[in-house]
Amino acid sequence: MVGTGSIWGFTGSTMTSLMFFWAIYKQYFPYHLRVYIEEYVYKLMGWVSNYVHIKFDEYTGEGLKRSEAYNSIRNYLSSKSTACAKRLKANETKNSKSLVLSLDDDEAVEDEFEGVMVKWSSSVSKNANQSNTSRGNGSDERRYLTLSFHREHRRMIIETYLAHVLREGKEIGLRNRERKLYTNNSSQEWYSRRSGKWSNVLFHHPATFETLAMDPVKKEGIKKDLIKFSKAKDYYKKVGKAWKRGYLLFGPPGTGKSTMIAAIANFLEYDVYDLELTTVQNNSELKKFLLDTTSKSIIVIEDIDCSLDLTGQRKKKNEEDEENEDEEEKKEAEKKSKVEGYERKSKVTLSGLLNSIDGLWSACSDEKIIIFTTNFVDKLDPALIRRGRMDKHIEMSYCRFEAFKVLAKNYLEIEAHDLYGEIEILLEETDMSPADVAENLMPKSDEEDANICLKRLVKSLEEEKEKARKLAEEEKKKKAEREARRNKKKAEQEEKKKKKENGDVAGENGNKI
Ligand SMILES: Nc1ncnc2c1ncn2[C@@H]1O[C@H](COP(=O)(O)OP(=O)(O)OP(=O)(O)O)[C@@H](O)[C@H]1O
Ligand SMILES: [Mg+2]
Repeated sequence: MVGTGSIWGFTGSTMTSLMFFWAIYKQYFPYHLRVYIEEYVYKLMGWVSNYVHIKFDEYTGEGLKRSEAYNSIRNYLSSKSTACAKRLKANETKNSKSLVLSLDDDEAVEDEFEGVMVKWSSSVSKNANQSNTSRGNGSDERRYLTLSFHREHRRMIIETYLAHVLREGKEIGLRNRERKLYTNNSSQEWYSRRSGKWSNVLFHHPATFETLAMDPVKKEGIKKDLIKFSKAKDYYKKVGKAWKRGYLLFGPPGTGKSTMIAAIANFLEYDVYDLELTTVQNNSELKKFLLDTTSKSIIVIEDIDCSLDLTGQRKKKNEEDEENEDEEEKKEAEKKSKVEGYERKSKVTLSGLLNSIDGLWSACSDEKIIIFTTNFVDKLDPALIRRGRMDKHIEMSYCRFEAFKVLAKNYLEIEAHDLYGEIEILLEETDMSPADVAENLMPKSDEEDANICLKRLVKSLEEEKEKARKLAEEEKKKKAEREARRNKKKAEQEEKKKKKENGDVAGENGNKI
């Protein structure tokens, strides 16, 4: 391969001479004259040179809007500049997690793509007409990046390399950004232009898959699914599907559904849009909200069963459960009246929600995960949770031993203890949420060590077990009572029926006589 320094046709001594002449030229030629000279030299070089140059300005149009292409290229060159360039500039970019290092003015860096060498150089020029370019910060400087390459590679560079640079640069920018947690504003707020559709804060939730307590096999499965999804852009395109995936998280309170969402966001480095459905007025407003979300994001609708009346059809009644169901129906009615309270404001319907999730427009922006959470999966309409809409159903369950080990490691930094055997058995026999287990494991003072916390957990589990036993006994008793009442009622009804039949027969006989 040709040496990188030599391909531009400069030797060290030529460079030194050039720099000398450049300094003299700058000192003795007035600025307006230099502008003309440089213009003509530039044209002349274009005629004789074998190299093609493409210029990317920092600001586009009237010089007011920062060029996205410039930003992407700067991101792309950042790692190469850090490794090779002698003079770098640290840029504090808005919404960026860290400083972005880029080429300083009048610095250059080389890049290789498919065996072809190209050169990127960063330049700054003062503008003759200041009023045209002043960007409100009093600066009359124009920065630009120039890509230079041999003309024989023109086609490949323009068609392939540039697309590669812009794509990679955008990716780096997204990875480097500060992630946000968005929440939807009420329509009064955004119609009156007091705010946008979404308000945001920086997303700094510490949950990760490592700290999430659940069955390790299940956890691995979810991680693999997420990785596969995030890398499947071309696959989704090939099969003609919008690049999005739906997750349904269900399970009792405190089993880690919200924590799992945070862990997914941190794992994939996505933003989170927490959509409060009850404040969305109608279906078209819902679409507007969803259209205003960016790619690489998770749209979350928590407690979907409580947000709106999206419950499915009730199952056929089973006679045995009749009385149970009466109570259940009362609860249901209570819940419904609450929901209807919201519904007076919100007219979002099930079909509106379904259209929003997978209607035509849902393909408008890429790489999105939609997550619903619920405590009562059976109560959701099957249409809402069918595969294709909610592709993966994840049950978050009560804490078992594997999950406990993760919590013990997180909270007490231990991996084994004499009480583990006892705890394992108790956890199999008792339904305790990871939130409750975690609360027991958390030291409440400096004096509390792992031993004390584990003993507290054992005690708490034993109490829970006892409570559950008593509850089961009461349930059994109540069931027996119900059964007896039902049998009595049945017997009475049969007695009545018999009496009626007998009465009818006696009546008929009397009539005959
Ligand atoms: N699986 C888990 N792994 C680690 N921590 C957990 C887990 N489940 C619960 N926790 C702890 O309990 C707290 C409550 O959990 P979380 O809010 O995720 O529960 P949830 O399932 O969303 O409950 P709800 O149904 O009431 O919304 C969390 O802050 C976390 O500290
Ligand atoms: Mg929750």
